[in-house]
Amino acid sequence: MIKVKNLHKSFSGEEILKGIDTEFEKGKTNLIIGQSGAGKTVFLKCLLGLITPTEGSIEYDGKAYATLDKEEQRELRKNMGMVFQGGALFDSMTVAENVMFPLKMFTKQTKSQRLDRVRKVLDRVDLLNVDKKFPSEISGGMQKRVSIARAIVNQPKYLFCDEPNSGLDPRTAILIDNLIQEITKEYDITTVINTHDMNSVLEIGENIIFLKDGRLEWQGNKDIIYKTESESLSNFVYSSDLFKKVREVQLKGI
Ligand SMILES: Nc1ncnc2c1ncn2[C@@H]1O[C@H](COP(=O)(O)OP(=O)(O)OP(=O)(O)O)[C@@H](O)[C@H]1O
Repeated sequence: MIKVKNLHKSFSGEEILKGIDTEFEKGKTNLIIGQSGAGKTVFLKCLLGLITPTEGSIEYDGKAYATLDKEEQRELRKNMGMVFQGGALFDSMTVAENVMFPLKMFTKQTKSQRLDRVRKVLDRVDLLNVDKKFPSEISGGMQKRVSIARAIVNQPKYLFCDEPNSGLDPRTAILIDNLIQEITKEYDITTVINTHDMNSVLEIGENIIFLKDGRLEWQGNKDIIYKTESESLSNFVYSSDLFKKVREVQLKGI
């Protein structure tokens, strides 16, 4: 569980995050949505400890980041997995070497222990057969699965994903969303996903927070997002044709 209390962030006097209070539960896929420039990436970076908030606190299972010493912060980072927008795989490393990277960085495991763990996670994302290939030799969807395998190889408590299905066709995007949700449940991870994708909202939006101009404008889930009374959220959501169609069907009671 991650608790965010009164989070503010300013850059050169300009306030980007303006007092966010929210909670992200364990075992749930938590989505951050909002228009371009709303502050989603800045928020995600605060959650990752990459940006220091100007005010407020972030607690990870009861421990506020700002109260941790360097060693404890390092320990917390070990418990964070990250799926980057473009995948951010190392081109010169094979799939298996990419996935092994965090184990080399953060653990003292022997080579055979590392190989064993890498095989387990590659098997989990159904990629054992491409372990010796390089990223350029596999599809975009497979690259995303490698990125997910790398993010979970160290058994993190927290998983952060920045636009995990950008650049993928809709069907592959849904497979990636479902994979992230399954892994979140299987390993009881607190997962936070930054997304623009309305398909993702419908598919895995168990907890959704909508940011507007650095403020939390609305919080809910995929089942109640249609009924929002927030005009900005309606405008955001119903700019998607998919949502318009789903609402029509709902209104007709089909
Ligand atoms: N390091 C920084 N220094 C100064 N301003 C920044 C910095 N990082 C972000 N900003 C500003 O914060 C605002 C919010 O940016 P952010 O990247 O969080 O938006 P976003 O909601 O993720 O948008 P998008 O969906 O387009 O990625 C923008 O106006 C951006 O210019």
